[in-house]
Amino acid sequence: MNLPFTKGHGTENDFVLIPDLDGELDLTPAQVALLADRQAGIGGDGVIRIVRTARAAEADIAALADEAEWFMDYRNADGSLAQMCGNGTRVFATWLRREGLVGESFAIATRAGLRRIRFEGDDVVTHMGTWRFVDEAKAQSQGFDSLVHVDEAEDITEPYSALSLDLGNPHTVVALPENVNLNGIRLRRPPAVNPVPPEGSNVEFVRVLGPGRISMRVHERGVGETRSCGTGVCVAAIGTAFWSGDVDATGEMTVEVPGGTLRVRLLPGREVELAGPAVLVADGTTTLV
Ligand SMILES: N[C@@H](CCC[C@H](N)C(=O)O)C(=O)O
Repeated sequence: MNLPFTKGHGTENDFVLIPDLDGELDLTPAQVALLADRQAGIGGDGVIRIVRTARAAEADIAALADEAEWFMDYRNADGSLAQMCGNGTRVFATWLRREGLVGESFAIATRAGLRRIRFEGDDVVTHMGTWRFVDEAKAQSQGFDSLVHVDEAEDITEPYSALSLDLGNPHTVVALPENVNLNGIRLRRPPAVNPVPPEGSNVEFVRVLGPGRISMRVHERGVGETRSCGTGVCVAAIGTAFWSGDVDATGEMTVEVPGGTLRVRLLPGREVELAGPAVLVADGTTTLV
């Protein structure tokens, strides 16, 4: 079967977009993994099926059709489902705009619920929803709630203290100790998180560069190390604000990732916005086996 696709990225977090506007495809995990395979397929950190919300197979998603015409059906490169993808929302929105299917501001449906998107100059801005601590009491009393062990960290054998945050999908944020070089951490294997998150976790490693500026590397659930993660940069900014003593801080933080720079706006009520670029790289046709 011939399958049209578009390849795109947001700060080099790259995706294979599959337009399936009327929801006729039922992609298996193996088909997704092959599309995302960088040697045998097109290659990407994830696969995004673009579907009319009303045609989504899941009843809870289809129920959002009155508020959002389009559903971002996001899959990780290993074929697993994920609730949300921040960088993916910008690439998804950019494809919809190119095709004349949306205006300058609209909502989309995701497995984490509705997300509002708007175009602002060269950037796409996504309202990423409301974040929460996985264990608010422990976070507030200890500052941390888990430990992360990286298999091959330079000079470091001790696990790092970390904080579990939920932004629709699960994250574990590590504030790197001063003596650890962010670029020295090797993330070829998934970091071990303790206690083990029931649905797995994306793991972010954060270094403060100065007021309002941090850098981050990430190991994504279902993928491996990626060059950016939109939900990840948001929780990195939230964790940084929390550790600096102001859990309900508002304002903008710039986050540098290997694939570029993103801006996170911390809003009242534990809401957060993400602003950054999105690029559509190529269109083509592949074969679905
Ligand atoms: N790259 C994404 C996150 C994609 C999903 C993640 N791997 C998960 O399993 O939760 C982003 O930009 O947020």
